[in-house]
Amino acid sequence: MLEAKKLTKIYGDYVALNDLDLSVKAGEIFALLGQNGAGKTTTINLFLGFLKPSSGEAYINGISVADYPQEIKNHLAYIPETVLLYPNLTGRENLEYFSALAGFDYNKQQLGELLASAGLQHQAFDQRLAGYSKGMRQKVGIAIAIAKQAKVLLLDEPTSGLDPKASNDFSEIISTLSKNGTAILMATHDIFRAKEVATHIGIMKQGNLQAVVKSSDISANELESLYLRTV
Ligand SMILES: Nc1ncnc2c1ncn2[C@@H]1O[C@H](COP(=O)(O)OP(=O)(O)OP(=O)(O)O)[C@@H](O)[C@H]1O
Repeated sequence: MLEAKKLTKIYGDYVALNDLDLSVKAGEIFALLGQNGAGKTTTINLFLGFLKPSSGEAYINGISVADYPQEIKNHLAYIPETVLLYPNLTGRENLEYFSALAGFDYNKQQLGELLASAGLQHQAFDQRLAGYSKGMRQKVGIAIAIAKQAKVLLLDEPTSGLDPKASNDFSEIISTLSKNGTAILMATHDIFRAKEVATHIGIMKQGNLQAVVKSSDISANELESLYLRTV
């Protein structure tokens, strides 16, 4: 579970995130929408411990990120917009390496099963990452998250630059992870995907979480109007 209590980040006199209260429980997918500079990435970076809050607290599974920056890394997986992996290693080797860093020792067959569960096609498993598309790299990122058995998943712009099929694959995998009890927070500009995949949607403006809706309570058109009225 992810929780923010009055989480605030100020740069000089600029408030990038203002008093954020947010809770994402196991099995929920919370999508953060908002224009450029609204504070979405700041929120994610505060949960990751990449940034120190000016005030307030971020918690991962009840553990304070600021107090236990190393421990929380065992509980979460993070997939940035551009997944950073080793181009000279294969998909399977990258997964083996990053799983080992997290303390998991999988054999060749298990690594293949993890890659398959993330939706990567079999023929790519033993090809070098250098030849992968963005969507394929993202699937290795998702396989790493599954391999780490992370109960919290943070995603920044996960569908940007993906073709519609890759985006749809992404939605399906994320939904499965969520149904298996992962708490997921994603920053996105993709209103359509947010509506499709998220259980809850928050709209941010200038560092403030202005509106939160349950995805099941709103149509895609209503969400778009609410977004345009809010930002
Ligand atoms: N190191 C910094 N110093 C000063 N201001 C910063 C710094 N980092 C971020 N900001 C500002 O904080 C605000 C929030 O940025 P953030 O990256 O969280 O927005 P975002 O909603 O993720 O936007 P985008 O959709 O463009 O990714 C922006 O106005 C940004 O310029």
